[in-house]
Amino acid sequence: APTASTSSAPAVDGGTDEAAAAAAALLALLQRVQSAALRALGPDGFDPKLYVDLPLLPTADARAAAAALPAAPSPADLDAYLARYFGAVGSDLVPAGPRDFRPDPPGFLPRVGSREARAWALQVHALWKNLTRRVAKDVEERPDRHTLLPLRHSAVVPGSRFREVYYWDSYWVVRGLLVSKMYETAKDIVLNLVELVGKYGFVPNGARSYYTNRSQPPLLSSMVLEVYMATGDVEFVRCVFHSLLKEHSFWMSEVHNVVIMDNHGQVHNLARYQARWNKPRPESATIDEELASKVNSTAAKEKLYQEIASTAESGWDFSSRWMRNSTDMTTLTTTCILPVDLNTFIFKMERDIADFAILIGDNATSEKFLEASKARRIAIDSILWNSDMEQWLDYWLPTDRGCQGVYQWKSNSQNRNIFASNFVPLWLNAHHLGSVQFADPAKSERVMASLQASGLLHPAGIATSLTNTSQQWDFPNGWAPLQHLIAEGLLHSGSKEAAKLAEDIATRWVRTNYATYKATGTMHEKYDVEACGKFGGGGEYKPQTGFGWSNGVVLSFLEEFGWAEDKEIICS
Ligand SMILES: OC[C@H]1O[C@H](O[C@H]2O[C@H](CO)[C@@H](O)[C@H](O)[C@H]2O)[C@H](O)[C@@H](O)[C@@H]1O
Repeated sequence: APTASTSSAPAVDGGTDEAAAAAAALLALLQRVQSAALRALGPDGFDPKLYVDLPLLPTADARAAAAALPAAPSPADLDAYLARYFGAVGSDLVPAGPRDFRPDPPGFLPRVGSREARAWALQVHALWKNLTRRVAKDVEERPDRHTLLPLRHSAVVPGSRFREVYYWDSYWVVRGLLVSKMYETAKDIVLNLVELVGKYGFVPNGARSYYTNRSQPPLLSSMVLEVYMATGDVEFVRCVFHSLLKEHSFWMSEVHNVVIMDNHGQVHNLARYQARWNKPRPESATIDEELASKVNSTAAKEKLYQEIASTAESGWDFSSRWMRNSTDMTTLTTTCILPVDLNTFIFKMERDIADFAILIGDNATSEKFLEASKARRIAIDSILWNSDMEQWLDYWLPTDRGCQGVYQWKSNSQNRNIFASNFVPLWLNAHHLGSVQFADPAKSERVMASLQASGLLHPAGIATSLTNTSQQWDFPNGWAPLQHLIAEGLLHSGSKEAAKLAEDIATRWVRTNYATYKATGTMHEKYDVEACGKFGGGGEYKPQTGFGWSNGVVLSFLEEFGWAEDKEIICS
């Protein structure tokens, strides 16, 4: 079975051994600082991530900093210690006005007639200036001083505590940038991720050394496709193509691939999330250690740590979706779940690669990936589709054999709980260069009816689940990416009724983003879908603002659906 890393170094082969050892030494020091800070400041409002993001000052020496760390500092001691050895958090990712930003770009949102909607859209568009960064030179020159990973191109960060690039967030950032006509910045984002694939063999969760033990929902090929569709730049596709193949191999490796036989004896391959890590997440180590204190043996702790990191790989950290008991985080079982959305994204990757291969004249590769996508489509239909519920359901593998060998499909192993992810395959109806539709209009309408009856639709958008666990990827939170994936799927299903529902979802989402923006002056990471104008909560950190993917989805919705002159944008 694939084993999780037991060393304290990032669990990957990026860079030299020396660089990896230096990164690990810095991380070990920063985690000690994090624990000392918790002792000094107490748990109220404490954000452990801040301490692992601190850059070591050019004048400071890591060994001296380690030796000088007080065991039980007062808040004032802590401040003095940090000022002596560390730079300001975020100072190694320098704000850098994007070179292709225009305050009111020609051709911006031609279908938005409402003056109020347009004025706000221009403000959201202007937020790219706040979120665009350049990685400081010192990060490349002295990786022993930074947990930040070097990136050569412009970067767009989500915002607030998320002061580095994130993998799946970048897809919606790219979508927004393309609406903003910022094609060069959109390409830069993709090129950064492609370079990370070159270095690590996959796109890490985020561009920090402590995120290199796992990936995130794989949407790189989708970003490439969007950039290609907006620019027609075949050279760009040619230049990144090899990285897409490399990323595909990562998701097909034994770490992620699971073999399962259906009731007709047909064998399928589907993917799961699994991080190569069995220790606390450095960015949340104090939280993970506290949770793990509830389990006894070292082996049980290591298993729990791996499940936590694997859940972070899913992007849905955390949610009842991954727990055997929705009130107990120690029951996370992510590595033994075949998720609907992950397999949707890999199917999409396979289709995209097949289409790109044709574009660059590599017919053999195209054929191979077309076959792979056909096989995954059959697997999704055989293992994940539930015709009684008219939804795709996550499949839970038995947990007693380390997810090895060939599994036998059982109908009661599909998770019948309702999650927004159960509807994500609809998204496959949209955005192919080729013409194949994933669900025909009749099936899309049945799935739509199932969505309407699911209890997920609320005044301010689609809820993540039906269960309020106080985890952030559960009720009553709604997340921009989920609204977008489902609305786009409905819009492109070939059914007029589904397209109407898509517009309705987009309208609710735009209105709640607008009302909350008016009330707070900022865009939020997540929203509470129970009422228009409320931002979301729950989870292990304070609600964040900025915010990359929310901005991208609002701009994308306004482009796709327009906003008529007389359409009210204030919540009714
Ligand atoms: O610090 C805790 C966790 O934070 C991240 O997850 C959340 O924010 C990301 C950035 O917007 C987003 O991609 C993810 O879906 C959110 O749940 C981070 O990705 C986690 O790895 C990290 O442990």
